[in-house]
Amino acid sequence: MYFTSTPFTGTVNQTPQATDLSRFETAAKMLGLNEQHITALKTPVKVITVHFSMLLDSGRRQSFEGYRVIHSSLLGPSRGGIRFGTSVTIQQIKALAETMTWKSALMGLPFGGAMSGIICDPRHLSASEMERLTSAYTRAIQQQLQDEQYTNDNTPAQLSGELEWLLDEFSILHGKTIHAIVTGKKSPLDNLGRADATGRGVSIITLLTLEKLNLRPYEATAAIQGFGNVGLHAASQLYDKGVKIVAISDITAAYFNADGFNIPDLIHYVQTHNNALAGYNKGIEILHEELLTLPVDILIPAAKEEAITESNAAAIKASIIIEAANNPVVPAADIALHQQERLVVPDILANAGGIIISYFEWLQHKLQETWDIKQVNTRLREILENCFNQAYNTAIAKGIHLQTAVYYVALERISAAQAVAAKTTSSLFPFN
Ligand SMILES: NC(=O)c1ccc[n+]([C@@H]2O[C@H](COP(=O)([O-])OP(=O)(O)OC[C@H]3O[C@@H](n4cnc5c(N)ncnc54)[C@H](O)[C@@H]3O)[C@@H](O)[C@H]2O)c1
Repeated sequence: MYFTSTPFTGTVNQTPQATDLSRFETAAKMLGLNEQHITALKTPVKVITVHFSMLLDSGRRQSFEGYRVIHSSLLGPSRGGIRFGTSVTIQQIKALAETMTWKSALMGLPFGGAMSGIICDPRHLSASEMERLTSAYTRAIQQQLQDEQYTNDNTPAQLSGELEWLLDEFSILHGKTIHAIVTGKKSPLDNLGRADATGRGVSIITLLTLEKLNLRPYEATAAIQGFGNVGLHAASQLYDKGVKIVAISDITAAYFNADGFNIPDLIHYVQTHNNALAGYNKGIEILHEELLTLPVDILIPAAKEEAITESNAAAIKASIIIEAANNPVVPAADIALHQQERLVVPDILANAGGIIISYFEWLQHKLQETWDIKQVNTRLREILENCFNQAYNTAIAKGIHLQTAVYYVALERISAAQAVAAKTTSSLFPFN
């Protein structure tokens, strides 16, 4: 319906890393990049593993393992957040670092991609233990931090202090405060617009998609999986524009209301009920899986990776799927979705609002300027609209899916930067 089909040439594999690489490889091959070049683009420039210890509140010393993966610095200083968790793996951090590279390149930001991870269980660490953990991690990798920037993307909201601790430790080690090393700080002035940025971006991209398909917001219905930071703000923005949100879920429950939910009322409910939807009585309770297959115009998976797989893709009826979460549609689902002419708007486009705001924070420090919220949101919209149009027009012009087109646009930027770099350091880029 929207784009002609392109043969899928990537490797089908359901790890987050492969999710990006398979679509990436399709675009890279279209751009005529050879295997050697593709391998070089996939390979992180630096992978740091550190082992360090810190004192627990109990007085016992515990050892931890942490990572910093710098995937690319071609477009500028590498940047990316810190993931804390028991399930953190080096493969996952490499995949996230790489996603940051393509996301920044797609958005035209002067940054490369990076990501950190620390294997720990944040639910069982006190605030002061988290502080000591972050400081110990920072000391362990400080030699490699010089040219890098951290953001809080992908960091759970309750841990938002860890970037201040990282900044403190980094500043102590270097004898001066270096604000621009960290974005996503807690201060509202530093961080203006960050709280709802990703959800706002999802809403902007959704409305642009509706416009392309000649659907008016007040004629459209939506189902949203996930009512956390991204889902809640996306729901709120779309509701304000007239989109009828007929289904919503979180980990505790899923609800349907054919007349559309009153989103401010729903937000008030979760805010007064332990941030949980369970028990909301202005809708019919449905199964979680049912939400994904409702006959709506827009489906917004905003909860977790791999929500849409080979097993449920054929049952999806929404004509537009907005990837608000990271990797919610696995590559194995692509064929079924494309056969049914579903338009999938990829994550690196749909959920980039947060990194754009982090870039604004970095830029304001560099320029010594202070923007108000109106300027922040206007510039956010401009960047997203520009990127959306570029990716959409590329998809039309090349006859490819939007999921491939975003990598095509990102790779064109990376290749242009490589060509410039190659002029001065030709021996480093022996690909052509
Ligand atoms: N927050 C950001 O700025 C940002 C930026 C880019 C990408 N993302 C990605 O977006 C996704 C959501 O992020 P968030 O910040 O909103 O997280 P969050 O923890 O604030 O919210 C997650 C929501 O999903 C719900 N959920 C979890 N599992 C579910 C399930 N099986 N079924 C239904 N609901 C479920 C939770 O109850 C919660 O409402 C994640 O994949 C995250 O990596 C977030």
